[in-house]
Amino acid sequence: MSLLSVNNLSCIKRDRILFDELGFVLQPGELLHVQGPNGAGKTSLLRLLVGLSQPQSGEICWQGEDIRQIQSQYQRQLCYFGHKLGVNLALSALDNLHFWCQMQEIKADADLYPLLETLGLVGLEELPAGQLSAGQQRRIALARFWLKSCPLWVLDEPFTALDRQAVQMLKSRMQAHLQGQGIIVMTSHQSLDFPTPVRELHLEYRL
Ligand SMILES: Nc1ncnc2c1ncn2[C@@H]1O[C@H](COP(=O)(O)OP(=O)(O)OP(=O)(O)O)[C@@H](O)[C@H]1O
Repeated sequence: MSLLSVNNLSCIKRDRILFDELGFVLQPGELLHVQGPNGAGKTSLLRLLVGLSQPQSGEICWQGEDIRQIQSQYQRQLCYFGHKLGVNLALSALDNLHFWCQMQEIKADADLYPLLETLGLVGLEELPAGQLSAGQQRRIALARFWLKSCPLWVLDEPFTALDRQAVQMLKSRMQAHLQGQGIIVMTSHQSLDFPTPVRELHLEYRL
């Protein structure tokens, strides 16, 4: 059985049909790269996939079950990185990670410093996130892909504002996830040079 299947999905925003009759199936170990021009509906699709909004028609199924029927169970299976980072700018990196783990009911390691080191945030961990750079704030949000063990990763433009080293670090992490039979749905305006095959979904800008 496929892990994630999308059937006959349609999305309308302000009377404009972004897409309709959209369908695809993802198996363990697959990466789907959603592409298209600005405004085509990529973010809208990702938000549907993680249950943050509802389609006009169609269904999204996880292991054969409609995600609307298994909401909390489904949320435990996925990790989402969207345009809104979900980082509290008044809190430090460390407090943000602890708070996020609590919210997700994840038992974080008492010592988060190895992760902070991986993310290049050592020395900055006590500063309010609002005093960090855009790329550093995004690194805090990306920590969730090290903290939460779950099969489905959904990432919206994850490489934006990251330096080359951070892009490489994230790509390695994603590659390991795929090798571990995880699945990834992501948008990126850049081409992805992954060693494993990447599936592509092109959304057109429809008038
Ligand atoms: N909450 C909303 N209310 C009304 N219209 C919206 C809303 N969210 C998105 N839209 C519209 O839906 C269209 C698709 O937006 P979306 O963010 O999905 O595009 P995108 O393909 O991700 O674009 P980009 O490459 O710029 O990130 C846009 O025209 C946008 O104006």
